[in-house]
Amino acid sequence: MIILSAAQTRELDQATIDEQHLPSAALMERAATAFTRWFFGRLTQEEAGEILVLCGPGNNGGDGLAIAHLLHQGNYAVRVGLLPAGKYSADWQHNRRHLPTAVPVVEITEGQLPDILPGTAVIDALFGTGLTRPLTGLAVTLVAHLAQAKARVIAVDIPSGLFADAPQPLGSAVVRAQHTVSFGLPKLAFLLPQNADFVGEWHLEDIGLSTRFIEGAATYWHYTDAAAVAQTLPARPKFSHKGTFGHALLLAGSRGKMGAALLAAGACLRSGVGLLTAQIPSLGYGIFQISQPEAMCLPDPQTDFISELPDLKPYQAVGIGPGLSQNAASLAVFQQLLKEAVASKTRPKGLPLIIDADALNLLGQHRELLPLLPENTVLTPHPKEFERLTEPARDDYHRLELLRDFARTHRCLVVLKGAYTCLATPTGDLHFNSTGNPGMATGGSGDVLTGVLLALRAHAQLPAFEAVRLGVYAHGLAGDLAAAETGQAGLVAGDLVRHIGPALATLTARPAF
Ligand SMILES: NC(=O)C1=CN([C@@H]2O[C@H](COP(=O)(O)OP(=O)(O)OC[C@H]3O[C@@H](n4cnc5c(N)ncnc54)[C@H](OP(=O)(O)O)[C@@H]3O)[C@@H](O)[C@H]2O)[C@@H](O)CC1
Ligand SMILES: Nc1ncnc2c1ncn2[C@@H]1O[C@H](COP(=O)(O)OP(=O)(O)O)[C@@H](O)[C@H]1O
Ligand SMILES: [K+]
Repeated sequence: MIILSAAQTRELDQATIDEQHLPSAALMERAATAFTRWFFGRLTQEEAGEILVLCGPGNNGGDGLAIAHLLHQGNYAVRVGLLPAGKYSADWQHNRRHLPTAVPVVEITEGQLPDILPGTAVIDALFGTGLTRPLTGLAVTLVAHLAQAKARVIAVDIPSGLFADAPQPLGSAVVRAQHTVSFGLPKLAFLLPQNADFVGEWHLEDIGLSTRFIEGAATYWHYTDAAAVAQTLPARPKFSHKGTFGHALLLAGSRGKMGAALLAAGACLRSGVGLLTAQIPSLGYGIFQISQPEAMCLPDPQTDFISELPDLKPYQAVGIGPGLSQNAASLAVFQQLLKEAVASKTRPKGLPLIIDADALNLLGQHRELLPLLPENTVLTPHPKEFERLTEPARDDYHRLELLRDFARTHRCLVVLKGAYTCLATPTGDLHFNSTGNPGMATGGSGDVLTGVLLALRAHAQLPAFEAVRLGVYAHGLAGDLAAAETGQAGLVAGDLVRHIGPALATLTARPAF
């Protein structure tokens, strides 16, 4: 799926109307029907009580009027509050004329704000994607009134006051919704932590928008849904052997952080790698061999940290970082790795690398190493690690700009981890992941991701971008499968390792027949 700007969303609506020869109010009717279908599925008449629909002057308000009409037809008790304006959109006027007179309508003024008892279901149809500037005047008073009323708020398309694709000035009035029911495509604003309190839980409803426009639209924002990664992992051929799926090298662990190495190794093995070798500090030798008997192990001469880089010839991909520590010897190993991973006659694309955790921190302290990264190197920072590689971001939108610039400048794949993990590519595309849950906010989840990505980068048939997008999606899906079993609070990173196999199985290609 793609994500469009607010301007492109307007063009998409118009393209749909033109292409499908729709009377303009028909698309609004579809939107209102889709919203109401969601609402009916969520709340019965009794549960909803008397619903208040707040309508602005544009097409979002037009949606609100059509929704009020449909709720009334569905025998829900409904009243409408209108935000007065100098002009109203044509479809707003159409729906205003057709609203049954049995639905009470009040025009809101500063002196006459609607009564909202705690728990009232309020449908926010004040402003949608057509918002061109922060709210002012009566709209601000109304948003504040709604906030202190402790209502149950459901936003139509987007919470009013929130820009779909850009930050609003600090302190701007924005409706805080518990649910947002949006049409067609996700909005960028939904995916950023700074907007979580406004958007609540969001839901997407299909309203038959022009697929031709969507397919041709120029955007660098993408949303990785199941369709994007379906059948991406090649099926294992009948006569395959362990050499077919690559030999991966993992450099991980230090005193007190051997768990990170074990989790990454377990995840790599469960993600289909042919062979795995791990270089670990020698204090971890026994525990590693016992808990990961399927992996080979190179104990480092040092007990507490890694100080030597093995010969890289046998390996198709190298992962470095989980639990590594940041001492001088480990830095030397990392520097050596980067020097040896560059493109050569035998490896024209360079050695695929996955850089995580302390290896990222070392890179942040030694930015002079950045030009050494082979093309398509995978970096997996969380926001703090990303800041150490770049600079503090002003807000989530600025962080995306920094991310995009970084991936383009260093021609690498950057996985900025979070609730909607964002994969930035050397071409400047941003792919937001759709799987995963807050149960994964637990130590070691990121180490598991490194192991998954290591296995998929060692896979000869998976191009770099496809491997990383698949790995990120599968990692989140493993989290969702695990949480269904353990609950979110009960989830630990080891559960992700147990579920990565089943997650990848759902994403494996089926032979054509
Ligand atoms: N197009 C379609 O067919 C479909 C559209 N759909 C629905 O329409 C929504 C988009 O509708 P929209 O484009 O009319 O914009 P909307 O968000 O209602 O507000 C714009 C109005 O507000 C005004 N205004 C703006 N900023 C303001 C401010 N700060 N303070 C005060 N006023 C402000 C602006 O006036 P102006 O900027 O010209 O002064 C204009 O009058 C979309 O989210 C979806 O819900 C669906 O039904 C599917 C079919
Ligand atoms: N709220 C959340 N929703 C979805 N995924 C999450 C959430 N919180 C964390 N994750 C995922 O869990 C992983 C955490 O990684 P990281 O912060 O590196 O953890 P650690 O260093 O403990 O291994 C990332 O892949 C991230 O996307
Ligand atoms: K709205």
